[in-house]
Amino acid sequence: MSSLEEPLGLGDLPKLSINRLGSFSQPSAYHRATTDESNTRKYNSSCNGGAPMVSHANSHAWHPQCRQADSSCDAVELRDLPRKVMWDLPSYVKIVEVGPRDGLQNEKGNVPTSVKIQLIHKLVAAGLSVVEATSFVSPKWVPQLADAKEVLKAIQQMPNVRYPVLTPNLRGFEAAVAAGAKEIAVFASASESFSKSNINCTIEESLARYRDVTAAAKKHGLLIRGYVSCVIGCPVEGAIDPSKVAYVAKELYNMGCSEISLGDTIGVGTPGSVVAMLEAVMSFVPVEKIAVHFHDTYGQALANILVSLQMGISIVDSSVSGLGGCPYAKGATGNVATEDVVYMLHGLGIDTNVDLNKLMEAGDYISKHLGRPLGSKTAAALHKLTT
Ligand SMILES: CC(C)(COP(=O)([O-])OP(=O)([O-])OC[C@H]1O[C@@H](n2cnc3c(N)ncnc32)[C@H](O)[C@@H]1OP(=O)([O-])[O-])[C@@H](O)C(=O)NCCC(=O)NCCSC(=O)C[C@@](C)(O)CC(=O)[O-]
Repeated sequence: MSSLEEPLGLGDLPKLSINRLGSFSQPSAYHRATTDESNTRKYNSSCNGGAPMVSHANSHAWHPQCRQADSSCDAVELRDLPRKVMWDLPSYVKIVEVGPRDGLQNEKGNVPTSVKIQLIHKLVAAGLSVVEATSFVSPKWVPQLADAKEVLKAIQQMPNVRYPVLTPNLRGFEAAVAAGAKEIAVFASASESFSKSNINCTIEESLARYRDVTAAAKKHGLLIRGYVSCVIGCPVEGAIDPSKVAYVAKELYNMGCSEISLGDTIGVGTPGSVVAMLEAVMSFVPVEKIAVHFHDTYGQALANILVSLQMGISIVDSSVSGLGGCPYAKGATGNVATEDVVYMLHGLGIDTNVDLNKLMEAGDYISKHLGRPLGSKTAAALHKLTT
């Protein structure tokens, strides 16, 4: 734990409990429970009034009704509580930092290429092993990232660090490869309207385009990340049916994407809607290949991440200092701040390999450059404590 986290003394109880109780294994109990031979959900009706609950060993021992009504339930010791309540959390979460791309793409004022490069270096120095660097999209559509080639060529690519870049078509793919990309990302949408406003084509047209891009990427031996946007809601169509998300995720997975990132582009999800959406996607994509990507418009992002972890997800996208917002999703605010995600994960005893102090330095650097307050609650709170 870093020195700046220590004064608060928070997060220690879950960490101690989890360490004492041992690490958890993948795939998650949620996943096992929902993909057993009969492929049916298991319910425990004896202690929760018949409400659906995924069963696992002693899962209900913490439940107040259960403690009164069911003599088979053990009394709960305080130290066991985090594990009883937040069962089956992963021991390590891979954070995919999207600040230099998703974070900056919506910035109106020109961010100099040198600042983007410095930001990426600082994020890698903080321990992040995946930093999405930029986008090879049309500069007419996203002027802020018109310097994609310069950024990618100039960054010092470290071994064991991934620097994915967005490629909307073969033209973008070729430019990315020429600039030294080793990983690309394709981005489709679960909403027809958003697909048209974001990439000017239908969902099916985009999937056809991405089949060409992914085939070319495989020939070059590149890694491929696949995004599905509007996985909960769309600014035009409203709520999106989880089956539509599952369909697009399945198509991207089948064309060779090694990671499928599910984007709540306008940040309307709650743990309730996220569970339903993830369950639909997990029918087609293995849980270890799924990443979650939450914008924090309604302040739900950390809760949504926590419930995703409980369902077995261990890859989380986030943006330093909560930068971001999509130029084609009006009203959407930034991504969840990486500092806040790291603080929560460390408090749960989950390893990230990220140094929170160095991460906050990166957040401070870009926030100062943009002339705005720190966009992470954790960074703002720890900053107040030390000044
Ligand atoms: C897909 C296109 C290109 C179609 O754009 P278009 O206008 O339909 O296609 P076009 O072929 O007519 O191209 C328009 C112009 O762009 C050029 N062009 C064409 N392709 C490229 C390229 N690769 N690189 C550079 N230039 C390109 C092309 O040459 C032409 O220039 P002109 O001839 O008029 O001078 C356009 O709509 C586009 O670039 N869209 C990207 C928009 C974008 O980046 N949005 C933000 C992504 S965020 C997101 O999707 C959500 C996510 C992933 O973050 C997850 C979440 O938050 O939930």
